Amino acid sequence: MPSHKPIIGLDDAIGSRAKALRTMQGKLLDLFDESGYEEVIPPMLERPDALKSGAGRFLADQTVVFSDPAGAGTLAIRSDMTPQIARIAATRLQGEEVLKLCYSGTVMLARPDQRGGSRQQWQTGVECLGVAGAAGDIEVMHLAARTMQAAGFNKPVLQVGHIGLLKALVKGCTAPLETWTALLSRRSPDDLTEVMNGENMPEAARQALLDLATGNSGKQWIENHIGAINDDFDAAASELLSLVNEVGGKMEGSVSVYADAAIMPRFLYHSAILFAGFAEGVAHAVLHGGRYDAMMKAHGRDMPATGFSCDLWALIDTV
Ligand SMILES: N[C@@H](Cc1c[nH]c[nH+]1)C(=O)O
Repeated sequence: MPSHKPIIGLDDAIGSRAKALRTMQGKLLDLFDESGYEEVIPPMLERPDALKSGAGRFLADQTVVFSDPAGAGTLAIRSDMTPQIARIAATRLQGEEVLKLCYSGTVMLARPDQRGGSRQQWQTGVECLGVAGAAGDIEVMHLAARTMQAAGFNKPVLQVGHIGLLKALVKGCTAPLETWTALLSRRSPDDLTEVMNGENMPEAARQALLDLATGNSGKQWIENHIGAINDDFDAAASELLSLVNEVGGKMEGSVSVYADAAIMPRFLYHSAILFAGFAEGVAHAVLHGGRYDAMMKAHGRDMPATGFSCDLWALIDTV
């Protein structure tokens, strides 16, 4: 008798659940299509380098790799589709200056995520490449807001951060960036203090990191810290505040936009603004996005790039 024991973190979708996913997928793909985003369907498998390029260790830790029986060497099951879009933009679509692409497919995580313990996501999102300056960020954030509305969330909120703030606060520290993002994502001041005790860092930066871990890090907080940390902090803070001002002023419907220095990336390829979408009655972020020009550069095509993704399974479970 073969073992029919389920694999932890993986599940079948049957009947109404499968239907709910397809309905949600149709709504979002229609919205992306109307907004001028063309669908791409990349394969489930990639060379590990294509997923790791410019993406930091965290993505590598989340990626299942195996040896290909057909002789193609080591292959990876994708854990995120954004690096696949980066690869496509840098290789197959090199001739096009502006690329507006969307996707919807299964990704596999090596470890269950904290939210529902699932190792499978139906990642759906958009990537806007080649639109310079704040315009690309603004377009993508508008589409993120409309996505939350189309999905049926009540009182959607976009919280916008900037990875440059954290990089400025831990400048000169020995612990790698992923240690700090993990500590801050867990909002754990005690663990953070322990790591900070091993670092020689200015008192203002130490206190600021504790504020981030306790969630006291909105617009007022950012404004109060300009001039108190270093020039890198000030540059990221002013980019963030002016972007939020611009997006917030134009946001349609009932979507609110706030600056929050504590918004952390899921993966480590973002190089400027970051955002997360929240909604009434949902404890976790329902979408993640940000700007990743540096990852494009690592893929060999230096161009501006911003996008966001969400997990359709999480959307249908929470909406
Ligand atoms: N793929 C990222 C979000 C993103 C898309 N584009 C840029 N960032 C994530 O799932 O966290």
